[in-house]
Amino acid sequence: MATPEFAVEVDGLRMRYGPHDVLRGVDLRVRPGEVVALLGPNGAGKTTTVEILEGFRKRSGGRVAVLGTDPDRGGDAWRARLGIVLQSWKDHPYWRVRELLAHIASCYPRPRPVGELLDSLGLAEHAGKRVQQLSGGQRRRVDVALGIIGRPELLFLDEPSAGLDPRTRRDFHELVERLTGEEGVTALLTTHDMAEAERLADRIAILVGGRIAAFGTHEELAARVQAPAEVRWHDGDRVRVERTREPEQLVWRLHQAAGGPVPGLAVRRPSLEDSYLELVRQDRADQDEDGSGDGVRGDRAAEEVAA
Ligand SMILES: Nc1ncnc2c1ncn2[C@@H]1O[C@H](COP(=O)(O)OP(=O)(O)OP(=O)(O)O)[C@@H](O)[C@H]1O
Repeated sequence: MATPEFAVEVDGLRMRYGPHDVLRGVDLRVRPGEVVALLGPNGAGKTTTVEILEGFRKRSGGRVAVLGTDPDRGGDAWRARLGIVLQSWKDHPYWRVRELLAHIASCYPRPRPVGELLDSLGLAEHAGKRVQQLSGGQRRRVDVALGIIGRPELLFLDEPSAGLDPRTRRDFHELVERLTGEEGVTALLTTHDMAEAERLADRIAILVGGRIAAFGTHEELAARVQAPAEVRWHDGDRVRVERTREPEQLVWRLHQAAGGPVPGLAVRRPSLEDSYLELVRQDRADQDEDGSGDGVRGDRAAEEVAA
């Protein structure tokens, strides 16, 4: 079987719940080995999109191929190539962790060894506990273990680190980096955590108004919205702050005026959060201009930021 050019290929995806249009023509392409973060406000349709890609939800329209297969027609062999970390694992509360992992492992042709998984996710000391006895963060690690146990080629992570403490979150990020870096796993993650998206994702897609409003690297998104940088310096006893789209020019002028090093100089480039908030704001402004106020965004096409 030929390897498809894209691990995920979505064209004009539409989803309607009753009278409510949630997805209005989503276009998205994820290359093999790439990590893409899908960001968007609450209710934007991120989980809906991911569930359609996983084959759990039937779409209203559009074309979708995941590992070269339409999820509506994906069989067991196709499903075994996917890893899914859902928002929360609520099944099997009475199972003990090791038994649950061993049971799920038996469903896959080439599972990871359970002991190795328990160790790498810091679950070894909890292996004999029932799932219902675990804390929220420990249960989240079980969710992750279940998602990667079958050595997936493509991993879906829906708000993977929600509820994890900082240490566990860092361990989890390192695990995802190992999977995607060393094992070449492709990943699509939804998150509200900008630092997580910035750290893990090669490219970031912003879903708003039922479409992908922007898709690119963090730097490309920043360039697209032209969010200003913040320059701070000390002027005698005072701290001066200026926001500018041309920080190099300002710094050059400050150096010339000071005739040497500028005391307390700091330049803060726009963060992913700045870019994200600006893109969401622009989209809302477009909607207001359309006068629709219901998320319809005229005929502006989803736009991929040029590299
Ligand atoms: N089964 C359903 N029936 C009707 N409406 C639904 C259903 N599932 C989701 N929706 C609606 O579709 C919209 C998108 O929901 P979805 O959960 O996909 O958003 P999300 O971007 O994942 O949100 P969040 O960031 O809050 O998790 C919401 O308005 C939600 O109420």
